Amino acid sequence: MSLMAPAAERKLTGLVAATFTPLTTQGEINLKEIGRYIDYLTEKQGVNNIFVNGTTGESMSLSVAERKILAEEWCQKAKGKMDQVIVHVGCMNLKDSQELAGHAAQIGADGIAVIAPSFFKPSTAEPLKMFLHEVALAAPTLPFYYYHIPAVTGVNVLASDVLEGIEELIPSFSGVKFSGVDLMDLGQCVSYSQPRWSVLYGVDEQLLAALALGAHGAVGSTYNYMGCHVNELISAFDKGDIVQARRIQFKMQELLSYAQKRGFDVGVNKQLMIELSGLNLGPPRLPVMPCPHEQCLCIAQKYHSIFPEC
Ligand SMILES: CC(=O)N[C@H](C=O)[C@@H](O)[C@H](O)[C@H](O)CO
Ligand SMILES: CC(=O)C(=O)O
Repeated sequence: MSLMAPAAERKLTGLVAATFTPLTTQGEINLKEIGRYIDYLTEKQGVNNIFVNGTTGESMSLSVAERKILAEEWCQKAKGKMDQVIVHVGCMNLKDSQELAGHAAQIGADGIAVIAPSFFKPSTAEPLKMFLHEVALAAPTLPFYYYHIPAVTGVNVLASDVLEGIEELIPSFSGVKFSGVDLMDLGQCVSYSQPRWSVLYGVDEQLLAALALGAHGAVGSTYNYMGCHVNELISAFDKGDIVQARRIQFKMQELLSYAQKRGFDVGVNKQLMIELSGLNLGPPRLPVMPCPHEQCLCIAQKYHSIFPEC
């Protein structure tokens, strides 16, 4: 990584896996598994970027101290293996978010992302931008991504409203992780996007639609175990083979709709990853419940019936 240009000059593109947080069976963070996890992503899935301590990583259920230790381990173990490590530093309050942003800068993260606080919800773009700005000030040179996920935060502010004029407020602004289903808003983000920004799509089920609108990459939980197939979707799209791209997207949809009908949350998703990767990731943390083994086995079987080996 030392030979590479600084992250601020390297536009983030392609697939980014939103990592699960490895826990021990007792529910403590398990740093030992992080190195193997990174090797699995690069060697088995062809995924070379990670987004750590996000939704999939259950960051809101981790303490600030735990998030720091995890971020540091991810950055250290990713050195020379991953292209970029984006650390999600958003919290319900400004102080913790700033502390994590400053820490991410110290440990050599390639970028930070910040979700909208969602206990006291900003009701318009203005206070949300002010919050993001204050967090960015704690790590002013680190590429900064806004994390838009309205279905989870309940903050229903258009991402394109957040982006408007933000380059003046946050000079390190580098893009948006757009985990929403409003494709008009997504299109407006892409068309407003500055050349070095990345618009990264986060609803894996409909990535192809986002690529058609010009998304530069994707961040998602399913790229942990479907990365190799989704890389094929992206290269088919890039070659203009829309029929093949669609075929792969439909397979992803078949798997995810099967999973969603049986109840698909972070706990099930984590257990599915364990089943498919053989990694030791442990249980989720309360209030997320562990997934019953049989439930996950039938989703894993469905995966194998839909997708060939990578
Ligand atoms: C709510 C949530 O976790 N969204 C993830 C990213 O933002 C996605 O990667 C989903 O897990 C994925 O699209 C499956 O539904
Ligand atoms: C999926 C995603 O991007 C996250 O876990 O935050």
